[in-house]
Amino acid sequence: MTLDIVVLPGDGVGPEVTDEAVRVLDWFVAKRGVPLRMTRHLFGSASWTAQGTTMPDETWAAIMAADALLFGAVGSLDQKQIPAEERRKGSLLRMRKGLDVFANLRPVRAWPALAESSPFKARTVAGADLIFVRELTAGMYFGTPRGIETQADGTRRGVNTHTYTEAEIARVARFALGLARTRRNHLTSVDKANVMEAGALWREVVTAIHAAEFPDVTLEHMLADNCALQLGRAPTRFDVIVTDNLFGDLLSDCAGAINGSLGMLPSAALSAPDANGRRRALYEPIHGSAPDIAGKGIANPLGAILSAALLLRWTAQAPAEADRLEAAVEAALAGGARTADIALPGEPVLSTRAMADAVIAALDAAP
Ligand SMILES: NC(=O)c1ccc[n+]([C@@H]2O[C@H](COP(=O)([O-])OP(=O)(O)OC[C@H]3O[C@@H](n4cnc5c(N)ncnc54)[C@H](O)[C@@H]3O)[C@@H](O)[C@H]2O)c1
Ligand SMILES: CC(C)[C@H](C(=O)O)[C@@H](O)C(=O)O
Ligand SMILES: [Mg+2]
Repeated sequence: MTLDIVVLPGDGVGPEVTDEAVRVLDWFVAKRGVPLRMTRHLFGSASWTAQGTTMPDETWAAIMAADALLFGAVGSLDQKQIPAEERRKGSLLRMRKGLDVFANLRPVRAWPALAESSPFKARTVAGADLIFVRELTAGMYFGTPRGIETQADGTRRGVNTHTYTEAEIARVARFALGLARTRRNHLTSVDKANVMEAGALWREVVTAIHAAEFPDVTLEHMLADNCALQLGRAPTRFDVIVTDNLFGDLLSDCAGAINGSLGMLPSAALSAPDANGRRRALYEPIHGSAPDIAGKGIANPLGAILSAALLLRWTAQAPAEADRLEAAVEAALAGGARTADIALPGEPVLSTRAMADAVIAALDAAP
């Protein structure tokens, strides 16, 4: 069965890095027979300019029907000119919620070839291999009430609500505990149980599910502020980290420093499996539209390419092909391929396209 992959390049560096991820996936279709059909669709600022809507009906229908989305980035400097209602219609949050992709995997590896690109000492990051399971469809991003309201004295108040139900915590906890079993059997659950009610409930529910269903996994609890510190101080102590939507956003960017650039980090957002065992999925690099470097052809495409590896693993269910792609990225880096964000002073720098060429050359060269 051919898998339908909806490609949403988006804004800024989104199209630049997504083009390269698609080129790499085309290699797997042509050379390894992976059954993917990729179609590009317009949304966001580009579609606002072209069609006066951030989410054409045709794009939304394709998103809801797809086997997976391959997403670039959102965020353009002129977004404020788009009415709020239209911005919401074409937003990434609407897609995440609409697809119910609650489990957001954000793997972080210290690539040996990049040890010197890290702002941390090589001996601190060597061997780091961790994965976030960020809850993606609830919490502070979606809680109500929300909005900006005018108070009795005429001044305004911004409101967001941090809320989690037991069911929302339980499903992401089960996912993370199950994932830990396939790795080094260690889960760190991160919250602010000391100050937030939703955090206290988070800790209670994770503890109960662990005790009842996954007692073989080692579970530790950690406060979110301490986790931010430990990611820089001792990243090798982590295996799987489960946390809420807002902390997961912040802490995964903290972990981006392990390799020295956000451009290296991929992600997969997954729903619960349906009756046929298939999960809806949204793959994207964790970085944004990077307006400071957009349009120059210098963005690092490896976060997008490694997101394609996650697509091979989770949607195409081709783990050997995913391993092959990750090994090709490792070989390209070991061979000295560097975009500007990960190059040391004096090292030759590749364009976005040339970095993807180096990965494809490594794929061609592998046995
Ligand atoms: N998932 C997403 O689409 C997503 C994620 C984060 C931010 N955003 C949006 O992107 C816009 C810019 O936000 P920001 O600047 O805070 O975050 P950003 O992730 O776009 O950039 C942060 C820093 O990382 C660098 N960087 C990011 N991607 C890179 C790559 N592939 N190669 C090399 N360097 C890279 C940028 O140059 C910048 O210095 C905002 O509108 C924000 O809302 C979107
Ligand atoms: C663009 C933004 C909504 C998004 C988030 O905050 O979830 C981004 O920062 C991310 O990490 O995917
Ligand atoms: Mg983020």
